[in-house]
Amino acid sequence: MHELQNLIKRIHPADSAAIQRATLRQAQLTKPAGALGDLEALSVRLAGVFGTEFPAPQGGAVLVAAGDHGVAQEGVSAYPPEVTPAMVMNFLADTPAGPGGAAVNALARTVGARVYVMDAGVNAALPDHPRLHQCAVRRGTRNLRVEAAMTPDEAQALILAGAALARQAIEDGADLIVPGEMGIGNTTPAAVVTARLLGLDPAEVTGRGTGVDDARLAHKVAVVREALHRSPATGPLQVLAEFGGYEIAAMLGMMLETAAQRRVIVLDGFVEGSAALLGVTLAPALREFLFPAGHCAERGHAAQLAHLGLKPMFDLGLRLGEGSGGVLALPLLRAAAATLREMRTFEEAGVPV
Ligand SMILES: O=C(O)c1ccc[n+]([C@@H]2O[C@H](COP(=O)([O-])O)[C@@H](O)[C@H]2O)c1
Ligand SMILES: Cc1cc2nc[nH]c2cc1C
Repeated sequence: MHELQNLIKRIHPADSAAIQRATLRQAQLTKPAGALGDLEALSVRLAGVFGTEFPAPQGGAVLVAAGDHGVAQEGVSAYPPEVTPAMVMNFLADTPAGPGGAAVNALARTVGARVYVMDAGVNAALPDHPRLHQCAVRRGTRNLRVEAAMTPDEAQALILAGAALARQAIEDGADLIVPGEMGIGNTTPAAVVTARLLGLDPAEVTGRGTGVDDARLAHKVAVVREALHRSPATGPLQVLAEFGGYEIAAMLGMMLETAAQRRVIVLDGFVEGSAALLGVTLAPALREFLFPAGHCAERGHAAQLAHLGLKPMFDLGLRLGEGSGGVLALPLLRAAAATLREMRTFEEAGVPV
């Protein structure tokens, strides 16, 4: 617990003086006031993260944690759990285009982002692979409908594993970190965590995930409701252990370490959002390091962002996970930062106002 408490203690608010200077600078740049829309507020938030009104984010990295879920046996997904380990091998496969044949690999190649892959606890033992980070402590969580998904020790081990992977990505040169995930059934734990932390009814935060039909959706809502009735847990670490998943714990650790190192957390979809809610409950200042990528089609995502008070950058109807939406946001973040760094002020350019 000591290591985790120390990690949380390293998270401090963004640099308010840099935010102030960036706000002033944005107002002096050669454009009609407000004409860069949301890029302006994004650039100012980036200034706060990096502590300078000339933020220069360089490397993007997507850290995909994969885990399986005991609750999948309740029939809450449109796909079988065997997909999870198979997709991990897909993230690692050699293809003519380069490493990885999944959506996140293809998208990451287009923006020059490196993909890191973690086995956070999938159902099958995976072969050693130079690009696979083997961090599993158990092959899949327990069924959260009837018992705690994880022990507190397991949850903590995965949080610290996620933090270690973020540390490695940052050491490798990344300052825009995209936590991502893969795990058949994981929109169920994400819904339970979100319902408990936001005090919302299961029906408000439970969506179709991989695409369940109406009957399965009604059953999924009932499973979420049963889990919430089973345990009164409200503290973030208890909520994580009772209702979460190994990849959610790992993403929480990635977020804590990234915020502690004052880098950007690019927030992808609903499952990532559940980790972010745990993160801001543990360390409220983490919010200032969160940059939601796209509006996600999964029900409950909007409630997460409303609670965080953050606006996503685009709406492409994505509902994939893997950190795929987060990867697409990287060029927008770099563009926002470039306005502060590279645009001239009215005075510098001699443009009369
Ligand atoms: O994060 C999201 O917004 C998201 C929304 C829908 C589906 N997913 C992905 O789909 C899987 C979970 O869906 P399900 O139906 O199995 O709970 C898991 O592998 C996630 O990466 C992810
Ligand atoms: C094929 C497949 C790929 C995924 N990537 C993230 N979640 C997924 C779910 C499925 C079913």
